[in-house]
Amino acid sequence: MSDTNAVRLDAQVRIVGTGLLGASIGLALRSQGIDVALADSSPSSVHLASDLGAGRPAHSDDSPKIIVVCVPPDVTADVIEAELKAFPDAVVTDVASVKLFPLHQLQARGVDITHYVGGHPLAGRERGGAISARGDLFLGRPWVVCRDEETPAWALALVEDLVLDLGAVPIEMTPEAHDEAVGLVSHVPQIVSSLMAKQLEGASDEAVRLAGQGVRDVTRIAASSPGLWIQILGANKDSIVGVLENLQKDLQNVTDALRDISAPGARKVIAEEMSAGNAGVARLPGKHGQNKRYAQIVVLIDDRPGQLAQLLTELGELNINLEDLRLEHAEGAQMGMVEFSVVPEVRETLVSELEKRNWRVA
Ligand SMILES: NC(=O)C1=CN([C@@H]2O[C@H](COP(=O)(O)OP(=O)(O)OC[C@H]3O[C@@H](n4cnc5c(N)ncnc54)[C@H](O)[C@@H]3O)[C@@H](O)[C@H]2O)C=CC1
Ligand SMILES: O=C(O)C(=O)Cc1ccc(O)cc1
Repeated sequence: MSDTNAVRLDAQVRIVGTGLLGASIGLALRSQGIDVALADSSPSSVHLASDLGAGRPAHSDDSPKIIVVCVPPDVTADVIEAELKAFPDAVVTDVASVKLFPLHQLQARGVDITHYVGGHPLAGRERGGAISARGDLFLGRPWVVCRDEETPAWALALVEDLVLDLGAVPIEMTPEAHDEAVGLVSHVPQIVSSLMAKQLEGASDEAVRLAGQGVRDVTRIAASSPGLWIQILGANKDSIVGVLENLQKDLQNVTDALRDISAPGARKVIAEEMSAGNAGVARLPGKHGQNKRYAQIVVLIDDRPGQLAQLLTELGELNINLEDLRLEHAEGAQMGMVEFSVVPEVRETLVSELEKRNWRVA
C-alpha cells in the first residue's frame, strides 16, 4: 500500500470566496480530514459550499494557519489586506489568475506582505460557483507560487504543502514571469476561443449541426464568464496585447494568401503558418508521442526513493501490461508524474484498483 496520500498540512485552513475555486479546494482538503473554515461576502455561497462538503462556516474564534483567498481579481488585494490584518500570524495566499495586479495594489497601500505568498492554479472550469466545484480539479495540474525575497521559508513551505495536498505541482515563479506566461497560454487562448465561438452565433442550424470535435475543442472555454474574464484580461493587458498583435499579423498573412491563392508563394505562406502551428502544439506537455491506440493514465507519486518501484510492483501484481511509460519530474516540487499507456479495455479497472490502493490518479 502506498502512502502517497499522506497529508502534509496539519492546520486549520480558512477559505475566503467559496465559488468554484474556493469550494474545490475545500472539497479536496475535507476529503483528507483537514478542518476547513469557509467565508464569503455572500452568506448563501458559504452555505451552499458547506452543504456540498467543502467545509464549515467560519467562526469568530477560528485561528487558521493558512488562508486561501479565492475571490475575483478586482477584489483580491482588498481581501488579502483584510485577512492579513485579521489574522497576523497566518500565511495568506490567493488563486487569482493575475499576480502583478493584486501585488502592486498591496504595495501601493503599504501593506506588510511578509506573510503573503501569491498563488495560481492552472486548473479551472468554464462555469463558476460552488455548484461546479470538484475535489479532483487540481490533480496533476501546475500551481504557480510567487515568492518574494522577504517571504520566510516556513511560509513558502506551508503554501507548497497545501498545493501538494491538493495533488497539484507547485512551480515557483516571479509575478512578472507568471503574468507573461499566462498571457500566452491562458488569456489569449480564452480570447481566441470566445471570438471563434462568436462566429457561430449567427450561423444556420444546418451549419452548427455539422459541428465536430475540432470546433468543440477550439471553443470549449468560450462558455466562460465574461464578468470574471473582463477582470483577468484588463489586469494583464500588458502581457496580452503583444501576443494579440502577433496573432493579428498571422491572421492577416493567411487572409491575404487565401484571397489571392493563385499568386506565387500564397500556398507557401499558408503551409508555413500551419507548420509553425505543428511545431507550437508539439511544445505542449503531454501532447508529444502519445499513442492514440492506448489509453493514458497519470499517477502522482511522491519524489521519494522507492515510490516508482512500488508503483511498478503493484501494477505487476495487478497483472497489467504496460505499453509505454513516461516519468515527469517537477523540479523542486517533491512530486513526480508517471504517465503510462495501457490497452483502453483495462483503463477503468486499473484506475479503480490504483485508487483502492491509495495512489493518486490524475
Ligand atoms: N474559474 C476558473 O477556472 C479559475 C479561476 N481562478 C481565479 O480564482 C478566483 C475565483 O474564481 P472562481 O472561483 O471561478 O469565481 P466564482 O465566481 O465561482 O467565486 C468567487 C466567489 O467570491 C465571492 N466574493 C466576491 N467578492 C468577495 C469579497 N469581497 N469577499 C468575500 N467573498 C467575495 C463571491 O461571492 C463568490 O462566491 C479568481 O480570482 C480567478 O481569477 C483561478 C484559476 C481558474
Ligand atoms: O478550462 C480550462 O482549460 C482553463 O484553462 C481554465 C482556467 C481559467 C482561468 C485560469 O486562471 C486558469 C485556468
